[in-house]
Amino acid sequence: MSADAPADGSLDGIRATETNAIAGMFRTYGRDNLLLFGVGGVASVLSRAMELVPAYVLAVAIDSLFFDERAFSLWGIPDGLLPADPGEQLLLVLSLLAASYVLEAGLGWVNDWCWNAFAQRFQHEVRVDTYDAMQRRGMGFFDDKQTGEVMSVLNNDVNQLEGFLTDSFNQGIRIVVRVGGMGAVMLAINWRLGIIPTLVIPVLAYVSYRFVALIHPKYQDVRSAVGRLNSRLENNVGGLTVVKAYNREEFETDRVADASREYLDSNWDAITTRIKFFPTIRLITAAGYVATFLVGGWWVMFGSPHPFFAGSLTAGTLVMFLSYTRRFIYPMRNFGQILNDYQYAEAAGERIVGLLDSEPAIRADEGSTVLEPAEGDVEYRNVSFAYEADRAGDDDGPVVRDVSFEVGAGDYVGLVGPTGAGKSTLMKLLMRLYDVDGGSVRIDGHDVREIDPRSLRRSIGYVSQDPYLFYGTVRENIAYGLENVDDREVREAARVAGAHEFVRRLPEGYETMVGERGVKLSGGQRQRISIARAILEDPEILILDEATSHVDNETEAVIQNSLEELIAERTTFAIAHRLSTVRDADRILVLDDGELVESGTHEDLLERDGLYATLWSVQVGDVDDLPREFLERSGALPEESR
Ligand SMILES: Nc1ncnc2c1ncn2[C@@H]1O[C@H](COP(=O)(O)OP(=O)(O)OP(=O)(O)O)[C@@H](O)[C@H]1O
Repeated sequence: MSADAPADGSLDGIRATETNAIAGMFRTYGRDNLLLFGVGGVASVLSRAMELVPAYVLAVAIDSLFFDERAFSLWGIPDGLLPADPGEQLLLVLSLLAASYVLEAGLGWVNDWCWNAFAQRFQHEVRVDTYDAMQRRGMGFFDDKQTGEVMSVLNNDVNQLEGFLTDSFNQGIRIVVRVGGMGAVMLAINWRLGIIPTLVIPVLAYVSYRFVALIHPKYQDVRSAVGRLNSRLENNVGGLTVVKAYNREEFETDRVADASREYLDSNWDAITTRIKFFPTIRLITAAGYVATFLVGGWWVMFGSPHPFFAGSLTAGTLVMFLSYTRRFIYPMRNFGQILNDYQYAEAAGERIVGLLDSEPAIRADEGSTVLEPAEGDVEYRNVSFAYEADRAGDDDGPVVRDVSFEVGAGDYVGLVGPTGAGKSTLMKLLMRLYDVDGGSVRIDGHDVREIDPRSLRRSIGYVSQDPYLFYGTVRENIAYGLENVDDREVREAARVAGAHEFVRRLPEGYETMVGERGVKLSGGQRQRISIARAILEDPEILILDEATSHVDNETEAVIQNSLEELIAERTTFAIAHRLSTVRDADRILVLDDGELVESGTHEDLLERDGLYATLWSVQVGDVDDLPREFLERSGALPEESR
């Protein structure tokens, strides 16, 4: 159902390619709420049926009571039960009129209640399911998507559905019921005259068909433009500090103006098509009404206008007929608006279904191994990996090349190497955020692809370079998503992570709210909270990806000291640029350009006098001794001297 994502970061590529996205959603979510839908539908039909009563009793009153053209009789009531006195007959007519209005209002309320409840539940379930489907996608999916674009599907597109479900959809069904009901009544009263207004239907169908073909791609463009505008806004708000620091307000305003102009243009294109459609529909329906009036009026005044219109027509019947014709034809004028809303919702629905139906890249296969608990042996066997962009051939190829090593349970392993060497990527393969292209990554002898992803991730704790704090209290952030964690455990984890002291000094201690991205805390403080989170998770394997890069040397020493106890019990990978962090590691793996070039203890590697020794000398200040090749590769030399 899905095509590949386009390079511009928009979600056009996961837009469902099959038509009728809304109908597809109905099959799933509509079925769950069928009862509400059914009761609402019945109430709608009955309330529309009540609409027929006033015109009918009025026609009876005109013909029988005012002009005495026929005997007083009412459909569905035996003549014997009807009063003989004209005053009582008028009273009955008025009572029926009042009762039909009351019933119509009551049934209308039931209809609104049921269909609004249906629409709200439908939309709620779609939103939650789409979010769930989105977060189960593999990381590769997000590499070429902008956050704002994904948000626009989850938010704008799903909300677009709400407008359609609550208003247009409700109205659409009413129109079908009304037009169908009134059409049937008209044809029952006088099918020969009834044919004239019904001719409007095929003409409308043709015009609508042409409209849909024209407007659909335009609405798809509008939804994509909304997504791009959203991405731009989200990007700019997130990077406001940089915008201000570099004085780029005007530059960014121009970029937002461009994105907004793109939205305006695509919307305007759709609007100009739409506003031609509505008056056309009005003209067609008006023509149908006028034609009925013309033929009917002729028939009453001068007799049958054509042999096809056999028999006679009374003025009362014509009044009733025209009243029904108006009710038959007028709703069709709104049909244009509803069809338009449907098309707009369909364009949004295609993006939702595209996200909903997409297979999660990484999922639990039946019979996959559950690590309970893992020992912590890790093995990389001839592992190669390239990101999607590299695979597409516009980059240097694999970022991990034929890497093999084994780590025993409980080992402390340092991962070092120049920036961009592939250290973080190597660890993402262990967590199976991406799947390897060649070779295998194994935990306790099991290929990670054969391990249930939930149990795999439960066994691994991860502290990233740029820890993310959710909007909530410090306590909630440390005990993130864990149930049954008491305050003492949270405090203990914070103490080991070197966070307890500064948290204690926050205005409300562990109950202090931290901002969207933990903005009220410094980078180092966020890292310490993130370490506390990993400690509380108590995983068998711990990955510290530059976990102490934002803290000062003194704090790092404190954290290292506390971490020793933690590290001793589990397999730990520590990615570090500050080599002192991994100096005491059982083993240091040195990566360069995706390859494992050296491996050993700090002393072994210094003795070998290779890349590690060079990096070490940089850190202890011997920059003058750096081999020229190293400076060249890092791009530190001026171009003319390369
Ligand atoms: N999501 C991604 N999509 C495409 N390329 C990526 C992605 N993440 C990283 N890369 C590229 O892969 C290479 C290795 O990146 P990685 O983050 O693993 O390096 P690193 O050794 O951890 O670097 P650093 O020390 O700077 O954190 C880099 O060239 C980087 O540009």
